[in-house]
This record gives sequence, C-alpha cells and structure tokens, in this order.
Amino acid sequence: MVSKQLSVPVISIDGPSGSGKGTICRLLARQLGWHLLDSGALYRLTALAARHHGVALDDEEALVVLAAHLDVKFVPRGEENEVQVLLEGEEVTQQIRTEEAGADASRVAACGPVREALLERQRAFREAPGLIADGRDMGTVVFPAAELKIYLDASAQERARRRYNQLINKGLGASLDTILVDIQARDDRDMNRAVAPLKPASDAVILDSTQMSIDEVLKVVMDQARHKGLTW
Ligand SMILES: Nc1ncnc2c1ncn2[C@@H]1O[C@H](COP(=O)(O)OP(=O)(O)O)[C@@H](O)[C@H]1O
Ligand SMILES: Nc1ccn([C@H]2C[C@H](O)[C@@H](COP(=O)(O)OP(=O)(O)O)O2)c(=O)n1
Repeated sequence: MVSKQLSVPVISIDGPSGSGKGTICRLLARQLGWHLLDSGALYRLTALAARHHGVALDDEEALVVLAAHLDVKFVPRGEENEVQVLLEGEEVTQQIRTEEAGADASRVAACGPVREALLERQRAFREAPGLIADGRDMGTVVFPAAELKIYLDASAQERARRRYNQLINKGLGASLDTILVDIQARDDRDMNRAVAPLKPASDAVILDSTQMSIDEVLKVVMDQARHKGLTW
C-alpha cells in the first residue's frame, strides 16, 4: 500500500496567507482531476476542537491528544472541489474559515508534537492519480520528494488587500489595516517557529504573484507541471 502510494505524483504549493494557494490548488486539482489536501484545515480544526473542549492553545499535551484523535470528515459537494467540513459530526465549514480560526491554527501549528500527530493523516491523502498539497511545509516536510514544488508568495500589502476584498465580498466587515497587522503577525509566527517553519524548499519554484492574475499563476504552474511530464 505504502509503496503504491509513493508512486503517486504530488504537486506541493506552499506559501504565506493570502498568496493564493487555496485558489490555485483548487483550480489545479479540478484541471488535472487530482486529489486535494488542504493541510491548513487540519490545523484550523485542531484549534477549533481545542476551543470546543476548553483546551488552551498552548497546552501541548492536550493538543496532541486532540490532533491524534481528530474526528473530521471532508464531504465533497458540488463540482468545484468544494467540501463540507464536519468536526465531531458538527458542520464547521464556515467557522474554520474566519481570520480568528487562522490565527488560532497558526498558534497550534507551532507545536512540534501536534505537527507530528497530523503527519500520517496528511500523507494518506496521496492517492492516484495524483495529489495537490496546499500548506506551509508540503514541499519541505510532508512530501519532500514531491515531483513539483511551488512556493507562492506576494507582498504583505497585496495579500492583505486580497483578504480584505474576500471578506467584503462575503458581506463581512473588515479593516485593511487590521488585516495587514494580523497577516504580518501570522507570517512572523509561521516563518520563525522551531519546527517546519514556512520557507521555500531548496528545489521549489518561487512565484511572486503580487502583479499576477489568478489565470497567470495557474498557467505558470500548469506549464511547470507539463515540463515535469505530470500532464500534457
Ligand atoms: N493572483 C491573484 N490575484 C488577485 N487575487 C487573488 C490572486 N490569487 C488569489 N486571489 C484572491 O485572494 C484571496 C485569497 O486567496 P487564497 O487562495 O484563499 O489564499 P491562501 O490560500 O494562500 O490564503 C481570494 O479571494 C482569491 O480569490
Ligand atoms: N501545512 C501547514 C498548513 C497550515 N499551517 C498553519 C499556519 C497557518 O497560519 C495556519 C492556517 O493555514 P491556512 O493555509 O488554512 O491559512 P491561509 O489560507 O493561508 O490563511 O495553519 C501550518 O503550519 N502548516
């Protein structure tokens, strides 16, 4: 089973919040007909489980137990790689997408044993015909032999602007200044933690999307995939 899994190709897309990873990964998965791993969702769910069970976000021992026993289901819905997320049977699809949930996730993600507890669960997403893996350490730790590694970046100002527009379009209130400060705090925590910090793998293609449209980014990644013989 494991050796069969190792022959399944992986494209990893790592980068900071708002760089466009989720968007590009969903489009790629749809275009290639591959599976999708949204690893950030697992950290968001661990943090939410902690909130539900009254566990402090710095209580490493209790967090590891929660991460190891996370009762989560990703139920496909619609055709756009949309999923309904269930935590302990309760629908939390929207709840895990808030900025607060992202910040909580970043805090629990700094705990090495939590990362270790989630490792095999992430690797189990590698199924034929291929996997698109979205996260912070996909190319460095979880799938170090990924066939194609992309590090997707953009300036903090542009990422904050994208997040701001996203929230406004959802009808939610938002302040651009607050979002920028929050994004910078999250970058700082994710890049400077001791375990699996956010950084490009040494063999990653680095893509700065600050001045690129979604279609332009998708084209570059598809060209790279074609170049690697992953598609045609
Ligand atoms: N290249 C781009 N140009 C403009 N907007 C983008 C681009 N890439 C993504 N977006 C938008 O930015 C927001 C954040 O993108 P998302 O994919 O959620 O980022 P991430 O998963 O890296 O946090 C979304 O509203 C998305 O539509
Ligand atoms: N592979 C991963 C994925 C996410 N994380 C942590 C760090 C991130 O700030 C949070 C939330 O990640 P997520 O990708 O869902 O967040 P964004 O959509 O990029 O804002 O989880 C991680 O440490 N490792």
